[in-house]
Amino acid sequence: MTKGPASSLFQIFCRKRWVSGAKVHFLNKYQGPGLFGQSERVVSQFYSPTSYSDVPVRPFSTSLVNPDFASCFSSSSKLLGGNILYPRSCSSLVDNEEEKLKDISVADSYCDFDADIGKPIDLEHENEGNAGVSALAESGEDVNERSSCDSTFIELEEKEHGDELAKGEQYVQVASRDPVELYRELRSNEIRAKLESSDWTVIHEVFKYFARSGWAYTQALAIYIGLSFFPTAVGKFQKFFCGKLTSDMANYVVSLGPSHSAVKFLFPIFVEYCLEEFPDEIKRYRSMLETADLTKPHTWFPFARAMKRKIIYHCGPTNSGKTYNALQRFMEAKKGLYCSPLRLLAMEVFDKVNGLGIYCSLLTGQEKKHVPFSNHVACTVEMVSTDELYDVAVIDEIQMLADSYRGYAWTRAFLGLKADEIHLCGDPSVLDIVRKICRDTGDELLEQHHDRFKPLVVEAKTLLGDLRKIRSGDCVVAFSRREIFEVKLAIEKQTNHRCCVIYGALPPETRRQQAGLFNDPNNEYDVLVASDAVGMGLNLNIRRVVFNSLSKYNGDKMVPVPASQVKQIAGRAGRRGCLYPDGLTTTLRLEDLDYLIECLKQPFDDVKKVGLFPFYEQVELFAGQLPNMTFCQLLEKFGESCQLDGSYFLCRHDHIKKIANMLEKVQGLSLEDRFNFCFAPVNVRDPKAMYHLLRFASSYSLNSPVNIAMGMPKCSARNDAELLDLETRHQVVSMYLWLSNHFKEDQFPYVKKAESMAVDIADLLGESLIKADWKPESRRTIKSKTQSRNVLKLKTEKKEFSRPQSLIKSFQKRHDKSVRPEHSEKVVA
Ligand SMILES: Nc1ncnc2c1ncn2[C@@H]1O[C@H](COP(=O)(O)OP(=O)(O)OP(=O)(O)O)[C@@H](O)[C@H]1O
Repeated sequence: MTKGPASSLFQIFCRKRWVSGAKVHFLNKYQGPGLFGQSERVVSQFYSPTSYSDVPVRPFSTSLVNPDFASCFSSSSKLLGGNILYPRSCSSLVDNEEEKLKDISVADSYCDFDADIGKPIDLEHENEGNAGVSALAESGEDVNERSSCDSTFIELEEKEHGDELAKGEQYVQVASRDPVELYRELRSNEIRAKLESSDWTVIHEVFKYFARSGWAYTQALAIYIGLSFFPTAVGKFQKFFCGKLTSDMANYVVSLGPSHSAVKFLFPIFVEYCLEEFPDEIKRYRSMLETADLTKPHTWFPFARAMKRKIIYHCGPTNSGKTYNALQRFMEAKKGLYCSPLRLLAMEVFDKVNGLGIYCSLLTGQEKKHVPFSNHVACTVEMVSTDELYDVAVIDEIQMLADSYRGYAWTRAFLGLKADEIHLCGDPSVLDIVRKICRDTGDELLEQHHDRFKPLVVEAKTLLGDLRKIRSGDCVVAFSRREIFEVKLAIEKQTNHRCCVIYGALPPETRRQQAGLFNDPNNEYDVLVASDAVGMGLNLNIRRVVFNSLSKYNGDKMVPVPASQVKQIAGRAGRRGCLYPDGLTTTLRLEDLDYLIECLKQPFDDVKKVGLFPFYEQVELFAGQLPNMTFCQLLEKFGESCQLDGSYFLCRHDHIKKIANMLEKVQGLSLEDRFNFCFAPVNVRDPKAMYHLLRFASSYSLNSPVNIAMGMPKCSARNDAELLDLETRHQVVSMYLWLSNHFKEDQFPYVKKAESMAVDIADLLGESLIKADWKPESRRTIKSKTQSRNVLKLKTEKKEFSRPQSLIKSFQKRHDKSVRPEHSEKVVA
């Protein structure tokens, strides 16, 4: 047995005869959220030649008849002589821990009974609490007479009961028989047992229950019956079973009723049936699973495994000198690599290292700056080469291993880098998992723990909602673009400070320009208003981080900002060597203070899993198994089928699927082209940017040169709509540059033009931010405004748009109340 679920069961499959005779022991445990989604599957199984586990061990005792269910059979023809009646819904009668019913239904076509089998009774009607009555009515008895329940009737029932119990001893023997034998008996049975209509109904319900049994479909995976095929397989099995069944088997199944015990009884027979009936489906699913095997990712990099790498984990909070120390080793090395989470940070290191006289090239998705004679490279983590050999590599912000979208890039760099010495810089959240991975890879791990140079101090007084309390060197953090501009506007109106702005949608060049402006003490721009984008990368002269709020929109609703992010952002205050070495942090409003303190006190999360995503080659192999699927469907299927070890999760790829979906209509793209286009840096929520991506892909598919086909704005933005437009334009040229680096260069002949456009737009954005004094608007509002020619409609939309209360107004209100505590307490966090 080489692999988890697949290979061992394949062995079972290949040696079916022997295994069938000897019985199989399945012990599969599928763990994690979303059984068949992106979840990890831990599959353990072993082969036992003597028993099925999890499947009732023979001989059965009658106690295996679900005792909860037994009460429902008080009028069973088998036990008491009446018609069998049971409530339709049995889930509450079942051990829910083990038996998680999933909403899978057998294809109706397979549930139909032959006309002579008997009519299923109206179960809906049964559910109304008249089950007994309706069934009796069906059997032709006078309901009123029956319900009078006289003593003669009871005596008769008891007698029948006694007879039935004697017969029962016979049919319960079925439970102790070898399922293979039972299956053979079914196969060879020519005359199907004659059953009453109500018995057929029970059997029908048993199969319905089987088809919806989480336990059964999990177990079925062990014989490569996949989730999507499972209902069909059960349907066919039901048809086979009902067409061949012997009276003993029928009676036994009826006595069990729709219960977990019935499922466990039927399952081994189902296995035999599947192995014989669906060899092709099983083989196909097995191959598919094998190609979606993401277990043991460390074995994907044999060269790195052959090296004895030394891993140095620089572990500590922000501003503790982790990166500084790692970069010292990087610069000393003959050949070094620095992997950054952001283009911006790669640029900073590139500048810094070259400034110190060490030739260093720059490699990001958008730019390749080769410095002659350089042996050092600063790159973004996605651009890491696992082919090159290095003496020293640095992977910054290693806690991003656990990032739900981009974690796979850190995992790949960590596992695949061919470097003698690898420095990991990050907080302690991934220390344990790094230790575990190093045990798997056989690399030596050294831990260097760093402390903050100066403790971060929380100002307990807060700003009490008064932005006039903003001081030089403050960084106000807001979690939406709109909030950022509102705060900037409010500060500039209420005080003499001027604000720089940093947020994620700005190009790195503009962010650097804004950071430069803020860091320079010789100008009036002494306050920074920023989003969480400030948490990583830039060296800023921040005296105090002030949280404008501590909740943010997560795409669905407002949620508290995670503690790890609060720590990271607050930690930007007071960096060694900057104007303000003592870091302070506080909130705008008093009511947010407790949460801030709570976050700073919290220990770092202990990450249990790191991200993974398949390489193109793996997706290609997988696609070979499913030739008629669209790329988007392939990704979906891969997500469902892939197997992962307990230390890894499959990275979220909803954005990738969105692009894949959009590109579906573009003919002539190879699978590899589609895969690559899907990683293009585009905001999938920006329709303009998405439109340009579609256009680029369409031109590319026609083998014609891809045009930028986008004009340059003449001047800086005069309002928020124009600013948003500049942001989108920059995104489009940045995407063009990225594509030119990832596809055939000659199809992107306008790289130079795109580069100069990118620089110009970044400049215009910088200029625009300097003079920005307008109220921000959302993209949706702007879109609806530009699209609509109808003034009336515009007015209505304006009415519907409700802006959060203006900070200026709320300031005025608060100012009137003028509540001010006397002291300013400081709390050391
Ligand atoms: N030994 C040192 N000598 C001089 N300056 C140092 C030293 N160590 C760190 N610094 C400076 O302190 C600041 C913070 O260091 P560094 O960026 O390495 O911290 P970090 O722990 O990596 O923080 P973050 O995770 O926030 O990037 C930097 O400006 C760095 O240049």
